[in-house]
Amino acid sequence: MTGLEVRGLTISLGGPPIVDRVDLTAPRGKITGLVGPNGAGKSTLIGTVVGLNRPVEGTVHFSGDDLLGLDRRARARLCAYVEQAATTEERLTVAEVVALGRIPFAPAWASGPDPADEKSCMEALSRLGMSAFAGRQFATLSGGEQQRVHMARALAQQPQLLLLDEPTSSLDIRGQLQVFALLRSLATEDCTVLMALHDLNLALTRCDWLVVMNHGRVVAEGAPMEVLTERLIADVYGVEARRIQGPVGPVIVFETAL
Ligand SMILES: Nc1ncnc2c1ncn2[C@@H]1O[C@H](COP(=O)(O)OP(=O)(O)OP(=O)(O)O)[C@@H](O)[C@H]1O
Repeated sequence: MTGLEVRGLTISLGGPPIVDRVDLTAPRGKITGLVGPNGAGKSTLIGTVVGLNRPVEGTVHFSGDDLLGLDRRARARLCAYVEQAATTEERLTVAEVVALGRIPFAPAWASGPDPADEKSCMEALSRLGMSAFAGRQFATLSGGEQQRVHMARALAQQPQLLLLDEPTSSLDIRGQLQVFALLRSLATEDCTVLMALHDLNLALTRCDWLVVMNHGRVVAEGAPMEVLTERLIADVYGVEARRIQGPVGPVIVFETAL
């Protein structure tokens, strides 16, 4: 079983390294959470995996393919990315935004929309509960609705690897649980999921594997219950926390900033 394998990745955006000699694994068909304080390097790392930045050194492989060596189109056929905030689609309808996810699959000679593409887009909107919004201008949607449309565009890509940068940050609690249920069903369909997230309780209870970053380095990696200890939360976040057994599972209760 392989998945995403990052080895010795160092990223600098003009100054000292922002991501420094990072090794991490996101196992295939699992949900991996990438956690760490603000500025730890999570978005920079994800952006590099999807080809937005060139690393100074290191390798990124997905199921044997050298992701950094693929051209954009080939990479987009394997891998979809849901950004933290994207504002480029403001003049498009929701359906047009989702259809952007099919561009990597369009043959150069295509003269019109392919019915199979339209089906993928409609299914993706439906999985996000956004079918009724298809004709709306993207810019008129609420933050949470826009976040769902971005996820629908990524799903329309039918990715084998899905990278998400805080995809639930604008969603209400029901929306958060629905997105995690959707990610779980994608993982069951053999999609490999890597997501940056701040909610440590969701990380503890909904992810299969966690990678913790701090100051550009990976400081822990493993099963959530083994990684997210009270000690690690104190060391990495500077927060005193208690991990308790709640009625339906473990819960982290945050007490005070140290
Ligand atoms: N283009 C850039 N030029 C210089 N520094 C940058 C650039 N982009 C990001 N940084 C810096 O790199 C560090 C890591 O940023 P990054 O956005 O990857 O962190 P993050 O872990 O995703 O944080 P957050 O949880 O706040 O989203 C930060 O200190 C940030 O200020």
